Amino acid sequence: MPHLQYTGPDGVTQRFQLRHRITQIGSSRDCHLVLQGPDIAASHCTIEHTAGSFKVESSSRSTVFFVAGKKLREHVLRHGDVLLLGNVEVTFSAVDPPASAADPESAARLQIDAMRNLQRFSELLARAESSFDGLLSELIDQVVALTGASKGFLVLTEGERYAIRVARGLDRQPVDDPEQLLSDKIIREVITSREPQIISDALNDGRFQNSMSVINLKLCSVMCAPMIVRGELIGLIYVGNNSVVNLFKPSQLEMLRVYATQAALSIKNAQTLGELRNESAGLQKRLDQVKFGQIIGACPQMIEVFKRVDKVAGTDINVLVTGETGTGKELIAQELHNRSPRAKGPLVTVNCGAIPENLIESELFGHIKGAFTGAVNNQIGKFQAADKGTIFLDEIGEMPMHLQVKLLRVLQDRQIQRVGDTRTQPIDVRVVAATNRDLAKEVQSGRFREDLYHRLNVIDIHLPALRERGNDILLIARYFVTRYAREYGSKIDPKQPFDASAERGLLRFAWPGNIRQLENHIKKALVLADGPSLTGRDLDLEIEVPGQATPVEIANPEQILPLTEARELWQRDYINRVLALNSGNRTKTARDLGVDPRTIFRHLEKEGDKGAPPR
Ligand SMILES: Nc1ncnc2c1ncn2[C@@H]1O[C@H](COP(=O)(O)OP(=O)(O)OP(=O)(O)O)[C@@H](O)[C@H]1O
Repeated sequence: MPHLQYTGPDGVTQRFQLRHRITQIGSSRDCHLVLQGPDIAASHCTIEHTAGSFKVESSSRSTVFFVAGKKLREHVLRHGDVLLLGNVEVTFSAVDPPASAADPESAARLQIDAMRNLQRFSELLARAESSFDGLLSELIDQVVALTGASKGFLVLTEGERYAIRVARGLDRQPVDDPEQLLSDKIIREVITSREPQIISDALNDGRFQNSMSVINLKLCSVMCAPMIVRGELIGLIYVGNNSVVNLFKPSQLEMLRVYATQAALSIKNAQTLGELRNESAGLQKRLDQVKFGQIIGACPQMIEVFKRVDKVAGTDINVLVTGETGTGKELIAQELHNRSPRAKGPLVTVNCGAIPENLIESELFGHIKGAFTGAVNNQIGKFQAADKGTIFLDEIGEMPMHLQVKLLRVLQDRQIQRVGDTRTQPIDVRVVAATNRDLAKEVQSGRFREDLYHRLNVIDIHLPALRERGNDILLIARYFVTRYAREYGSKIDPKQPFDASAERGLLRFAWPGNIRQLENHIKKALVLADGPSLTGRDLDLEIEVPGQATPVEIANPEQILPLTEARELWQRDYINRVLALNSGNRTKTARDLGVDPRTIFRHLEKEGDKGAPPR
């Protein structure tokens, strides 16, 4: 163990082992090493042990020490350095004199020191501030110090090849030209046999005496132990001495083996961590490549959509975004806004289908106090709130006829008139509208004004249904797993989030609720699944052909439910099936079922909460 040696006032030589992370030296009884002398301050200096080095530092400006005649306040100790503190000479030694195996007392001391050193190494390992290379250097320094070797090496292997990661000398410093100091023959022997080796007198050992590396290096004693973790050889620790034969003993080889195991575990953990980091950086990079803002997509249709968004984003042209429910129309509106010169202005969303008909006008254009019962204050509308920005009119197909006229006027004149007001006010907004209806058909059937349709539909961006996006389904599903796994405390392996049944289900399911529905399935599965990968069952995708069985049958054909519950289940299923037949079009579904569109909204909201699939 590294220690200080000095002569006490009684003339007896003393050894003080540097066991602490910080050793305090001075004349005070509170110091770890108490030295007496006229010029020694109560707290004179400290020696700090960090991975790979011992640094001595004055405790205050007025206390100094000398090394090789130089007055110093701080200094990194090397083996053999003599510190002059006051008039006391203290010699730093990185190593103990080699223990004699014949001497049971020194052999026992060696074991105890080895254990202490390993404990110190584990403490260093646990401290996050130590660099990994510093830790490995510390480990080799300890091995060198404990064995009496003159050099120590940590070598990492990869199949037949190997590379020196750490090479240290007795003075706890890196050695120059380490490749010239190792015997290739001995290393190969350990790689092949995977057994630790002691070579007591290499030049006279029949196995190695003809090896050029052994001859050139004039090797005497060498000891080498493989680093094996979970059956895999990842490297070896090699120590050598060129001047003493028969230096290493079996007890030291045993100790080297323990160090090699410890080093192997630390390196493997660090490698695994590094790999995980690289992997998640790789995944992130791959994800970034298929991401357009917040939108994941790599299929040809989506690439076309992204190109189109890029082309029109910089203009003030009105855009109509079409596509089934949950296909990402709102995300497209966000991208159009974020990529436009209006990005610093507001993006205001209005869901025309969710506002009661009698309130839509005031919601859009505002009202003045007293305009109608309940109008107790002047109120600006969404158009004014979106001034200098973008207004996103979602579900534009739900806009009542009489308001379509007003909206057309606003788009033409760029002026709004609040409800109850006689004056108009200018507004500067870009309009993006969206619908999951076929507006051209609505025009034909007289439910949507043709002039407004043309005004809104200067550029059309159509989003394909999820089932038409091929492998994008898996990409988006993986993205949701990464996005929600941590939030939901899920243990799903992000490298392999789905098993084969899940992938099959994801690709075959019709997804009438598109990406929103997929998102809900993933969230639910993350909460309920036990992992490590999500299965088709976890995702509720075992029924591959939607609409073939009722939920009552699916749950359990023999199960008898209370009538209200069975009716509710059947109704839910039926609405979902009609929605699927209508490609998610809520208004058409409401019409077909003879209910108010808001009933369908409420139904879909409930489905979203449950994360259950509309089948
Ligand atoms: N390509 C995509 N990548 C990642 N997430 C997406 C993608 N498309 C949609 N989403 C997510 O799916 C959900 C539904 O998207 P969005 O609200 O934009 O759809 P929508 O077409 O506007 O729906 P609706 O017609 O019901 O208003 C949102 O949570 C959105 O973030």
